[in-house]
Amino acid sequence: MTNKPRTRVGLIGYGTAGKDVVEAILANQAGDTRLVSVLVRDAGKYTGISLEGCQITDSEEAFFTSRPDVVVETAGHDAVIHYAEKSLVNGSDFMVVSVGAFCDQALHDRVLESASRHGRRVLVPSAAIAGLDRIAAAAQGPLERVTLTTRKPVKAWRGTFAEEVVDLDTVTQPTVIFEGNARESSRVFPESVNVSAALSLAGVGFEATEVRVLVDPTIDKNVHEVSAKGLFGEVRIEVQNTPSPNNPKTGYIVAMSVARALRNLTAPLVIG
Ligand SMILES: NC(=O)C1=CN([C@@H]2O[C@H](COP(=O)(O)OP(=O)(O)OC[C@H]3O[C@@H](n4cnc5c(N)ncnc54)[C@H](O)[C@@H]3O)[C@@H](O)[C@H]2O)C=CC1
Ligand SMILES: O=C([O-])CC(=O)C(=O)O
Repeated sequence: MTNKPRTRVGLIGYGTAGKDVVEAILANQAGDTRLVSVLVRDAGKYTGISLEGCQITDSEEAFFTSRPDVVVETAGHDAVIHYAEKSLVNGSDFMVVSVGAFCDQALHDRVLESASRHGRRVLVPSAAIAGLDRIAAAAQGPLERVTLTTRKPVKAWRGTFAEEVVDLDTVTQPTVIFEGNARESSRVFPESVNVSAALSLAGVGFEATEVRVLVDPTIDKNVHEVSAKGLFGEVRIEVQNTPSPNNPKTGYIVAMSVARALRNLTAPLVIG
């Protein structure tokens, strides 16, 4: 043990992934971190909950006054739009899962400029996808092609753009609901295809990353297939994420990945 103070974590969004991140931090599974503040929309809903001295607040001012070293976002694209720059200006790193928000190039540029100016960092955990380390390393050289195919069961698509394309009550076959680039997939599916944005940032960017999205009534996992080809060789990765019972769009692995990324901030050994 060192005498270094624990890394102070502020969390935005106490939903499916957020609650699991809190649990991991409180169970000491996220390295040498201390949860100092959780920003929610309506703190009145959480009056009975005690998080070991950490405040649950709906006041932006109270949240930033808690001086987090790192702000973790598990809330959605709007929260990235509202809080990414504020976090960086306030002296925090910004760990983002709703990374699809960066399909807005102006936002992306402003946030990264802000990070540079304030000597902070934007951190993108792998979350629901895998192989970002490999794609990012491969992008050091020429990359010919990066593709993503995302399939999820019917229940993961309720309340999304998919409902405009396919009848979710009657679909029986795997059905393509989107084909295009990652800029568009991130915009069209803000709550369900953030992985395409993470892949873009690691590899060939939002325009060149090719994306297919399917409603697949034959599966019970959220499946992401990545393939890339370039000077480095080729890689093909398939992940099958167990959907969270609270939000079938989101896999358990998302919070696990955030916890690991937090642990990496203070660990003597960093893998990947
Ligand atoms: N990068 C990736 O691989 C993945 C990214 N995601 C992203 O993570 C987000 C969160 O996922 P879940 O936890 O499953 O969603 P969820 O809907 O279960 O939880 C989101 C929570 O954030 C809260 N929230 C929304 N805006 C807020 C704000 N401005 N301030 C404070 N709280 C706010 C909501 O009230 C809700 O409690 C998704 O919307 C998606 O954008 C999800 C899965 C994978
Ligand atoms: O959890 C997943 O499988 C992926 C997801 O929702 C996203 O990329 O936004």
